[in-house]
Amino acid sequence: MKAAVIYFTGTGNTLRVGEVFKAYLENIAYNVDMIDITKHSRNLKDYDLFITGTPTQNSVSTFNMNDFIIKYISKKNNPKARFITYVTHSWGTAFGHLTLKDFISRRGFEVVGARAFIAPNNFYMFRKDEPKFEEKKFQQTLRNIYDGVWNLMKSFTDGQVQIDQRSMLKKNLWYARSIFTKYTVFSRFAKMMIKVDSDKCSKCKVCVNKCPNNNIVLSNNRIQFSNQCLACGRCLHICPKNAYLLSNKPFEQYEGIKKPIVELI
Ligand SMILES: Cc1cc2nc3c(=O)[nH]c(=O)nc-3n(C[C@H](O)[C@H](O)[C@H](O)COP(=O)(O)O)c2cc1C
Repeated sequence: MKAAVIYFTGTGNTLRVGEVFKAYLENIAYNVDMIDITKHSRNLKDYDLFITGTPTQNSVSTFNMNDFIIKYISKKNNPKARFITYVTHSWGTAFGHLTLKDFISRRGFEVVGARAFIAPNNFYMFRKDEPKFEEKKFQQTLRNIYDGVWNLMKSFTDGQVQIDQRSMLKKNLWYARSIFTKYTVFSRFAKMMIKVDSDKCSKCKVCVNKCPNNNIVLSNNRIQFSNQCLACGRCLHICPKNAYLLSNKPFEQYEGIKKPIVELI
């Protein structure tokens, strides 16, 4: 059997959760491809299962996943394929696994699982009420992710559908709101919210090279942003000099989940 874990990640959480899905599936003899949607540009064919994951932004999944599915995953090329959707998130409201499920169902595929996973927050410097995780909470969070994936996948192998139940009204409201913000705020997120302290910046271009949507350039000896931002936060946390400012303020960087979760718990 052939599966793909298809993910978008800004700071690694969604990839780390995807790796847990991969580990489970390999245990039951699936061949599993890990596909980063920002690096892949070919049609996918003959898959039995797709696991699709994104970070949560504005309570829903990131829209680049919808665009990827439209472009590269058709029912014709994958007649037997079923889907499981997931999101990682931080502070309670997450509907992206469900809005993604709705989107995929509308494309004629069966969705057999959908779940949101609380992960360490990569946006604590914006949400001051949700501070950076301490070590003990971090460990427990990783354990919950692992158990959550195992539980979901056990249902899948038992032939059961496990879809997280959440308020349909709130889901639809957040979805409508996020379509609006996608065009008005998120694509301009870097331009509106981020600056680079030019005294600290060493012009190393790590942010330029690692931006998943080629939204950053070094021009006139200054880091500059275009309007293709995915608001993923990677540039903020990856800068080796911590030269980025969010809302004009410096912050402590998120270090991410440094190893596969199966090695850390
Ligand atoms: C711009 C932005 C918006 C976010 N919005 C939400 C949100 O609405 N709800 C939430 O729980 N977490 C939110 N988060 C936190 C991320 O979803 C969370 O840290 C996620 O696990 C990051 O995944 P990644 O490491 O794969 O990029 C937001 C993060 C960013 C950068």
